[in-house]
Amino acid sequence: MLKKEYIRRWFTSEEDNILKGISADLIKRGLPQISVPPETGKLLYMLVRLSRAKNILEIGALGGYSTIWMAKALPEHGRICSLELNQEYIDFAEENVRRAGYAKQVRFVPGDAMESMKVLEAANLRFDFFFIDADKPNYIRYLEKAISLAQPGAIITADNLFQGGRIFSDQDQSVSTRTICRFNRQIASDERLESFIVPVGDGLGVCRVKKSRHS
Ligand SMILES: C[S@@+](CC[C@H](N)C(=O)[O-])C[C@H]1O[C@@H](n2cnc3c(N)ncnc32)[C@H](O)[C@@H]1O
Repeated sequence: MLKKEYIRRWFTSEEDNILKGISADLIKRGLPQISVPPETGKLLYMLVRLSRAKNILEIGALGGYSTIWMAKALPEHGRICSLELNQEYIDFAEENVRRAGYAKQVRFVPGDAMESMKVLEAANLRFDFFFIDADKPNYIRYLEKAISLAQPGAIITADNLFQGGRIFSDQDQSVSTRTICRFNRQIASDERLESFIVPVGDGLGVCRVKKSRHS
């Protein structure tokens, strides 16, 4: 049995019928099948629980699959603000989040995520947990803005840091892969962060924003 199958068999039982149904519905609607896998969803759930996050900023919602995993781990007064470019995806994600019972806790913001993040910063809003999962060429810009929007000690996570294995070879010169290579070096060496890549799914980056230079 593969590692992935073993983990799914025993450790992702929180993936209920609503979550399971999202991938089938994405196919039916002809939408891309690029939600995180269940094991990454469960890891996000665990990180939200362990960090006791209450204010999550998600960048890239698609059908709300990762949104619902994180919402499951929030306390009742916790909130998720999810940024998504495509209104058709937002309509679908809102329907899923409502069916899952989290409509009061989740708000989807339409438009370009970078522009939305500038608006959130101008409004002086701060977050204690981030999930970056949108267009790869903008990952470094999203990271910088997330650090500006972070409460001290916040967690910043980011998906697809292995790029399907392409970061391990010098052959792939696409903008996405080159940006993710730079992103990975940045989180590894940035003095404002403590970071790790968890080899789950396509590689989930987990960073903690330090409270001061040393802690
Ligand atoms: C990988 S999918 C997100 C999957 C979702 N996090 C999940 O696991 O269920 C990436 C999403 O980012 C959105 N996106 C791409 N560029 C964006 C941008 N500039 N601003 C906001 N959203 C963007 C896409 O429309 C797409 O829905």
